[in-house]
Amino acid sequence: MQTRGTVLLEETFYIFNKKKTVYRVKLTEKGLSLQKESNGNSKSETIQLDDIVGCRCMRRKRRKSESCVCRPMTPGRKSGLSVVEENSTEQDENDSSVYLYIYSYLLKKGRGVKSSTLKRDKMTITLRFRSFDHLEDNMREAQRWRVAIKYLVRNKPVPPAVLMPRDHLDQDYMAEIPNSGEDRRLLVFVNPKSGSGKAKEMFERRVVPLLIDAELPYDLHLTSGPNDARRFVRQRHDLTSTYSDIVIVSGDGLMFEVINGLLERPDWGEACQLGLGIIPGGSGNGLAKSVSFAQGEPYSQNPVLVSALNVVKGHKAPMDLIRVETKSLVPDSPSKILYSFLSIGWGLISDIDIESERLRSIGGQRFTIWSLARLVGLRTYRGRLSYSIAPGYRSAGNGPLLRRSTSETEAINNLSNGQNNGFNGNLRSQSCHEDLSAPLSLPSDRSPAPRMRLNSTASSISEEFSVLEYEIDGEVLGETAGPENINPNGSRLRLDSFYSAKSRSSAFYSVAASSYHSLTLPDDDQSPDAICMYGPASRLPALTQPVPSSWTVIDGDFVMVHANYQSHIGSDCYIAPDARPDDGVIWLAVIRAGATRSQLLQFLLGVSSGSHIHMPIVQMIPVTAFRLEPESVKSTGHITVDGELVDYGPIQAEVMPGMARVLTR
Ligand SMILES: Nc1ncnc2c1ncn2[C@@H]1O[C@H](COP(=O)(O)OP(=O)(O)OP(=O)(O)O)[C@@H](O)[C@H]1O
Repeated sequence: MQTRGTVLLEETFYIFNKKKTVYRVKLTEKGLSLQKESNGNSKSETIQLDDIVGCRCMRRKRRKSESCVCRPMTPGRKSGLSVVEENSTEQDENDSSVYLYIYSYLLKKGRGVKSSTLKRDKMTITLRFRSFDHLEDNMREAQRWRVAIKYLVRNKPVPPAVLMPRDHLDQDYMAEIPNSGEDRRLLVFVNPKSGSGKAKEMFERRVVPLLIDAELPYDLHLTSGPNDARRFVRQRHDLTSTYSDIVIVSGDGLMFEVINGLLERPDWGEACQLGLGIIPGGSGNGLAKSVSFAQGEPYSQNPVLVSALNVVKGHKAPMDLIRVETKSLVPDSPSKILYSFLSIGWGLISDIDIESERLRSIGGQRFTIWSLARLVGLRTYRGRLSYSIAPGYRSAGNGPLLRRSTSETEAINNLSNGQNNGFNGNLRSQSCHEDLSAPLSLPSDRSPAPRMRLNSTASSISEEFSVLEYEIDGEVLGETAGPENINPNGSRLRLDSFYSAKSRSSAFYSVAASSYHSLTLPDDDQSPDAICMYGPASRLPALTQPVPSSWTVIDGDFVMVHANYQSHIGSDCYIAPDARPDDGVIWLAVIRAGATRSQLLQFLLGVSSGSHIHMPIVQMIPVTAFRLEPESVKSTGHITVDGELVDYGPIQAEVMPGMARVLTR
């Protein structure tokens, strides 16, 4: 059995013009260990498997006839290595080397004034296999590493045949290497109209190269209009057999469509096992931010890259869905069922969201302008809020201030760290020890600590590697192996090269078996009436029935009730700091009538940092189910589910813990 840290493959590499420097490269179940030994000094770093997205075997590209192979390097010229895929017709037949490109994204500190910020940077490690005279032998060695890395990256044990010592291999070795088991295929929805309308270009330029590095096949569907994606996932019969994951390149609105489309399938249970990936392309990107935030990933530095890495790494983490029942205030209207992953709003925030639509053309500033407008014309709404407090929380008597007992705290800790731990447990466990009857306090740094190891050593070594990148080119152009590299029997000693290439040198290749066009579906043969919402049975009484007697009921006037199950409802709207995607809790943010305009302005300003939860006017109530019953049918207010407008009327919701799967690192 392979234990963690066991060395699976090991090679020694040299840099041609640094004869006293030796690079020992080991592949272990932790990652790629790089050790540099020079003049008795040794320096090492490990590229974690978590940070590796894929690897490919490449050949040197044939040079154009006019280029002189002996030309000296121009000082300062960054002449990168030109490589092509192993089966390309453009490969240089005179070079029997095989280049193994290992693509990783390392967490690094920024430089200068940005030294306190973390970001992910691409690093390509290149191992050049050229010990043997014959291409086939070099290819075999490089493939052995490639296959082993691909198994490890997918968290699968490396088959023993791949690790057999070279001497024990026969000619059929290559045939014995099994496929690295790429069992994923993505269905990608791109909304060309979302956000600023650049989602398609963004996908092509910034996401496709990552899918190529990871050799992840995908089918792309450009949405043609509202409900196109919803219809697609509802109707496509082979959805679950064809695809492992669905990726949304848009805002939260398209994710809402896809989730509800999945729940409109008779095989909804299976469909909910598909991984859901989100790459922020819209104006509301609450889920993308929340997922990365829950893992401590540096989202703000590069939202698209961090989110695309979640898709590529493809860990399916449980995510709560909320079953929502709505009913119009029009007498005898039927109730509707829908599923929500982000929030339900009544009052201030929903009004700003919906009414500012008319200012969409001015971008994100529409929210600021409409916030001011809504404060000037402040509205309150009369109605009833009823809720069932989440296990581990209880009422402290007067009003909805809550305090946990020790045993309840333990129960919540178990929930956070035990069965429901798709996300990093360090994020919220501290909140379980808070006394909610006291003013809620934010820790000094609310951001969760990064789970990943910082590659501080890597930054210094990588500087050196990027220099070597150029020297290697000079070496290959002008030199053959020197006398010290020839065995007495005439064959070449192992003389492989090892360097780092920066992201700019990566080429754009297509992923085999991907399709890049809008997929077609037969015409919609279902009338709206025939569409049925499936999903788990509700545990709540019908909306027309009274709530259970154990629930807390508040009658009164409200500025807003906003129910949140993700930490963020927009990338800069940190509304529920204690929420995690899979904690089984709905956080009600409640503001009662009586709050002044100045307090509400403070609230709106504080939401971006999460400091609003300190304010006495704001109550944060953890529940598993709730019901809202607005009093007046003639209201000017709005009720939204995941930012989408729904009928103004009674609405109730209950959490379905871990019902969906969201893609994370
Ligand atoms: N091709 C299209 N043209 C117009 N609308 C579309 C198209 N494809 C999808 N939509 C609709 O656009 C809506 C908004 O998309 P989404 O929320 O993903 O992006 P957004 O820019 O963040 O929008 P919002 O500001 O509403 O959050 C979706 O609900 C979907 O129904």
